[in-house]
Amino acid sequence: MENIAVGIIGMGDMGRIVNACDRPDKFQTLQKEYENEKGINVLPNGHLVSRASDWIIYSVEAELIERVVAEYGPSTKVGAIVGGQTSCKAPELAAFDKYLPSDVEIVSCHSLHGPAVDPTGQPLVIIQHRASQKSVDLVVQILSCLNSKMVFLSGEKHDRITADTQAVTHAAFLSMGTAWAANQQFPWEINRYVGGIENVKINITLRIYANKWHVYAGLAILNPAAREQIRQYAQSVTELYKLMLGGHREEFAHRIKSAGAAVFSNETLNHNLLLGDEVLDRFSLSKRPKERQPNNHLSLLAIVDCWWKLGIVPYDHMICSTPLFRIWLGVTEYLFRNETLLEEVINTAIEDNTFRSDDLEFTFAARAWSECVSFGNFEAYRNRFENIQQFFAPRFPEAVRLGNEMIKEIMLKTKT
Ligand SMILES: NC(=O)C1=CN([C@@H]2O[C@H](COP(=O)(O)OP(=O)(O)OC[C@H]3O[C@@H](n4cnc5c(N)ncnc54)[C@H](OP(=O)(O)O)[C@@H]3O)[C@@H](O)[C@H]2O)C=CC1
Ligand SMILES: O=C(O)C(=O)Cc1ccc(O)cc1
Repeated sequence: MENIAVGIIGMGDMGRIVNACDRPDKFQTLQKEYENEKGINVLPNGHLVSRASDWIIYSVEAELIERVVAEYGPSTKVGAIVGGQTSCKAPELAAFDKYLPSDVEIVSCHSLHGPAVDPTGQPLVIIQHRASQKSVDLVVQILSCLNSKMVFLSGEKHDRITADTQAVTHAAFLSMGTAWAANQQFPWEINRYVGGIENVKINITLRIYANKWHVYAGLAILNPAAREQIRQYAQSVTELYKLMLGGHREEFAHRIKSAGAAVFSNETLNHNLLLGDEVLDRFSLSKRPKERQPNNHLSLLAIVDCWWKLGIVPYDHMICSTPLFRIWLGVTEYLFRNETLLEEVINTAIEDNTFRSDDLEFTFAARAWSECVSFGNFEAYRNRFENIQQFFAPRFPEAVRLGNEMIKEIMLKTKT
């Protein structure tokens, strides 16, 4: 173990340890930045990292993985182990298979949280793709310093689960942000967005838009299973919105309750994941008095409808869940397990016009994100994302601080 050198290609938010490089043009700046950091050896490029390291992790944009592995892969030290940190494994593993010499082993990984989250106890997926058990054990030993919960999966299983947990969750929050921006609203300045569940919507939406567009684009566009989930989410939103507009109370209530019964069956309910308004009221960007106004929570109803239509049991994915997914599931469960609240939501959906124009924009947005992902269009994704990012940017520092606090608190509350 003492003589093992770890290499990182891509010194972004997720990858800053040991022998490391970023793009060649950033070498001098990074070298200066790390000159006093013991144990971090900044090298000019990935060839030099590859030939000097025993385990090399590619931590670059998912969209670039094939190009970067094609360039540096052939320089990998004989007998080394290679892995990646990209969020979708199919393209990463295909690039490794294609470009790495046959004497190199492949053990990949994926930390299921962002760079600002404490890795302790968070899932960390380990993928034994082309490797001996001895090599897997070595990677496990190296990564054990993160104190994460290791989960051993195939690349395929990993992609299937993360489509359900990550991609569709992001689609919902991206759509909320798009709708608010389209209506030129900062939701925390509006009375109808007051209350704990609304705080979750606002804080997580801003947290996502404060991040880099390529993280979300990559994991949605490159994962074929994600496309289907996001398409169903957009369809569920559209169909529920039409039922609301038409005032079809019985059909609407029946559909919501059938979806709820399928997703929140009895076996799933004997655990402690409840996240209600009481827990979340404290995390508000708003200075307004806390007088909750009934919302129809179309975004939450649609996710349960989507899970139901696709036969997804979200609890089956907890082993591979991100903090955002657990929070999303937590508030959804809170709504569906509270009969009074669910009745209020159904009444509001049919009778109350207050949210109609927000919901119209939300429906357009869900469909537009779905199309953008289906077309596999990274540039369109980037433009959409960055436009909305600009709209919310002035509030990012405060929102990210509050979001971090909220996530920390919720992680404590939902520890199993
Ligand atoms: N951020 C997150 O929450 C998480 C991200 N991930 C995944 O981890 C990977 C890294 O993400 P993250 O660190 O956030 O992204 P960043 O954009 O912060 O980091 C990626 C870095 O790789 C650099 N890079 C690009 N091409 C090369 C190259 N040829 N040689 C060396 N370096 C290169 C990029 O430079 P440049 O900017 O100039 O292109 C950038 O600095 C992504 O695939 C992401 O999907 C996984 C879990 C969580
Ligand atoms: O928790 C989330 O869904 C995030 O947004 C952070 C994130 C982004 C990409 C990953 O591959 C893993 C975690």
